[in-house]
Amino acid sequence: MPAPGRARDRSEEEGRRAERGKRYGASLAVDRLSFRAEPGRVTGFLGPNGAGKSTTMRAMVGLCRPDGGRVLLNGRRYGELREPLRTVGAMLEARAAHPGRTAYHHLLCVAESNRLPRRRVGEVLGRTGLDGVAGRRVGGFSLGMGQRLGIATALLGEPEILLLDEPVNGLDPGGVRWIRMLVRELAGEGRTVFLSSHLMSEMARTADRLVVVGRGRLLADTDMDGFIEADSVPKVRVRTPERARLVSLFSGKGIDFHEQADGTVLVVGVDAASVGRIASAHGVTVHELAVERGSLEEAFMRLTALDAEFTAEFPAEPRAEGGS
Ligand SMILES: Nc1ncnc2c1ncn2[C@@H]1O[C@H](COP(=O)(O)OP(=O)(O)OP(=O)(O)O)[C@@H](O)[C@H]1O
Repeated sequence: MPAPGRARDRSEEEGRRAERGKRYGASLAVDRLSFRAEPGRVTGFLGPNGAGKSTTMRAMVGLCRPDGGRVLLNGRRYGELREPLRTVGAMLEARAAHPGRTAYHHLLCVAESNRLPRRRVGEVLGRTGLDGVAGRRVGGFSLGMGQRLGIATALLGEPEILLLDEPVNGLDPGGVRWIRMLVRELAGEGRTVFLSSHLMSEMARTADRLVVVGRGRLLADTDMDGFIEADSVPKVRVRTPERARLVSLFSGKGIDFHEQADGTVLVVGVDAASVGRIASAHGVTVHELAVERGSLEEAFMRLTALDAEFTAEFPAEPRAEGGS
């Protein structure tokens, strides 16, 4: 048996990591990541910048080769799929079409090179609202039209699995809403939808489940509500015509509260029943008592605070130049 030593420990550790991951030089972009996305569900893929989301999604469709581990799509590796577009449709880069081609010709080329029926071109143009611009060159498309075309391409083979990397990036509110509704519809048809986004409020409205990564590692694989509520501190908003009396009661009891600009009081760390009891026991009139739900953004920030690749810093104050 070889003698134990730090060098050996390190190489063993690296060997174990490479079992499931992707390394770029010295940095591990994906580190022993393991999860499953289910049919009929929208699974959101979250992580700070540089967490390894795009690398993971590229590995799913064979665009990058993991150093170890594998991705199975309906039980098969991407390379084993005879007609991959019929199993998985991906939009990993919105502008993947030749700018000189029309939307129609782009879709037709993809359909023909993948032995998909021509009729699918018309169908996906219709489903993504691109009928009216099918004859226009892709190079002149707006961001939103480009995203729609990316999704249309992903839908060509009527795949059971859809991978969308930042599909709402840069879209106007109408475009964001359209993607949300489409994605929900696709999951409703029984497809597996896996999508990444940095827009937390949108993700909260769209996804059923979440896979959260930080520095390439799995941080959470859970349902949306469980993720938001885990470790969240209860908050209750109170509206009262006797604010001064109520806050002095809270102060006396050591309860944390914040007086809000809209005249309400936000009580932190105490549930609504307790706040109601305190008010009623002292005869304080309450006009509104509302539980403030935690947000996905707060839960995400709590979980990933230490995992962000880049942390925002204030720029240094410019120093006054002294004359000599
Ligand atoms: N082709 C590459 N060559 C070298 N390093 C890379 C390459 N692609 C990604 N990386 C590095 O791998 C890590 C993960 O990058 P990746 O793009 O997968 O993250 P991400 O979660 O998609 O980030 P973002 O939210 O900013 O898009 C980063 O540190 C990145 O710099």
